[in-house]
Amino acid sequence: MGSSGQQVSWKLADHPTLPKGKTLALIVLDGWGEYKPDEYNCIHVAQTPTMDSLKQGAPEKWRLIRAHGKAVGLPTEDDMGNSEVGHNALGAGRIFAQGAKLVDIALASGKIYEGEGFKYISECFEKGTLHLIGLLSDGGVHSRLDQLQLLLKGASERGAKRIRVHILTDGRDVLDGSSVGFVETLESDLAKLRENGVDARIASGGGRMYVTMDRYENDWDVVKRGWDAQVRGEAPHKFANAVEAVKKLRENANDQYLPPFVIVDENEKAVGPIEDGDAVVTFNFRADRMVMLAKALEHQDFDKFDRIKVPKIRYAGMLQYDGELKLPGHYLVSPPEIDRTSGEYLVHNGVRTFACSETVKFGHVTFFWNGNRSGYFNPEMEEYAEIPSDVGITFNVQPKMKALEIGEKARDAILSRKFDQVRVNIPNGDMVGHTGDIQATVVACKAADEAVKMIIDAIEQVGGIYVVTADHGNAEDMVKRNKSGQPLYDKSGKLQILTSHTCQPVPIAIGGPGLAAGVRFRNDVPDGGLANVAATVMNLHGYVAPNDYEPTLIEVVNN
Ligand SMILES: O=C(O)[C@H](O)COP(=O)(O)O
Ligand SMILES: [Mn+2]
Ligand SMILES: [Mn+2]
Repeated sequence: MGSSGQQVSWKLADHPTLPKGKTLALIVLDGWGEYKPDEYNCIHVAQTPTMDSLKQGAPEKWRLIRAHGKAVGLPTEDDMGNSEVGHNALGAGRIFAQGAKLVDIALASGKIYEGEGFKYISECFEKGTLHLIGLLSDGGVHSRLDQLQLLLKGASERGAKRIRVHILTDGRDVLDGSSVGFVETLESDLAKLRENGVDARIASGGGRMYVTMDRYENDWDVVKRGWDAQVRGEAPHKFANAVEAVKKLRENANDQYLPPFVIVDENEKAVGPIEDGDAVVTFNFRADRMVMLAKALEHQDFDKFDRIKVPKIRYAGMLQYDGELKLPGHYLVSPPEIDRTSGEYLVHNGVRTFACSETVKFGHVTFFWNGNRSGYFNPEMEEYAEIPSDVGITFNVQPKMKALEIGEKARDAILSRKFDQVRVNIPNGDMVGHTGDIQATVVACKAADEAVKMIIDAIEQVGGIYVVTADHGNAEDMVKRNKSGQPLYDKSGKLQILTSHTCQPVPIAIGGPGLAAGVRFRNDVPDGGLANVAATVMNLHGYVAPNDYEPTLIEVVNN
């Protein structure tokens, strides 16, 4: 059954000319866009002979595709791409309005307040506190400040009398240092609520990469640090107000890594621990970095760390983060209904699939790829391999990450001939790009290129096909620029480093000895984007994509 309840016909039509049975490697370079070659383009600076040689195949075997804005279901063309929407589009072959947009619509129409989730939490407003936990920035990847502002206003107008906000500072989807301004804005909003008789305050905080927002269970200590501050009111740093906290803690850490802090009253008592009878909303719309906290808040038998205090609360996510686990059970906005993904079709059509990355990106090629669904479609047809990521370091310290291990795993999977599709995510350009360390990102890009070579070499050996692409830009541009592309400097003359993703297009390359003669990129889909890749891949497995998939990027011409 599809999510609409209709019977799905899983059988794909045979492609009129392309054969089945070729081993296909599907390589996603995370954070690898195309941009002008200058010293801040780490992909250009790095030695990337493999990716360079693929580019020689343009326009028939190499082209650019769109990976940001409306092409991936984001609200505007100013929205940079990200892994969730990128892998959703790659895997699902269609463009779905994504969380950011769905929340915008629900807030604008007021429907968010009529749904089951809001009703559920609002039962606590009379006697309890409403806690809002999430990423405080306008990055638009995991959350957006303007949505938090609307929610604060809407909840207080609908009876929330006591509100506590638990902030996570960003500096990863936005410039480092911007956290101070976001906290000031939030403080002035909360002051206005207080003028209107609502007891509204920031209660705790910390940097997103050190507090709460871990993903794929890489490091539970991150979530524990947040739990202690948010739920127990315990943290190594105590401040009277959050602006002061962030300014002070920034002396020794950047926005992404601020240590946890709690706001205390005159008696040094935390102003907003979570108590029995309270309501909690995690206001991030994006799933990956909220799932762990959602489990800690919702699972009775949770055993990943000692929660010490487990208050009886009503909890709702901004969205439901995992459709398969139904986590969390209550949510304010229904997530995009990403159904009938290419992975599910291919498994139904006998395509044996291997997917692999290291922990920090493992869910990207599995969970995001499969439409935010955890687990296998059919464990007899699929194998997902996770290589443990390094824990407790920033990846500029180990810029090679596990690229070669991923390459080796993929190579072995290809050479085993047990799989028809071997799919990987190579994280380096993105994870090291987010640190803002240009030299390390150059090393990262080289390592990613070497991993691609290992996989392509294995494909050569088995007579297979490769598709190499990326989910969005990052490493190709490491500085903030003005409209004409010149790097920007701050007031003190310091170059403004861009730790975030970009709006640049990404490459896609096809090749390998198994690629049938005459296959090339069409030139009549100039606006092609990530969502066009699924139909392309189905063709290369010998099938025609379902009618409602975005069109294939390839054609077969008679030589
Ligand atoms: O979560 C993150 O690390 C960043 O906000 C976005 O990066 P990703 O979309 O590449 O995961
Ligand atoms: Mn990504
Ligand atoms: Mn990223």
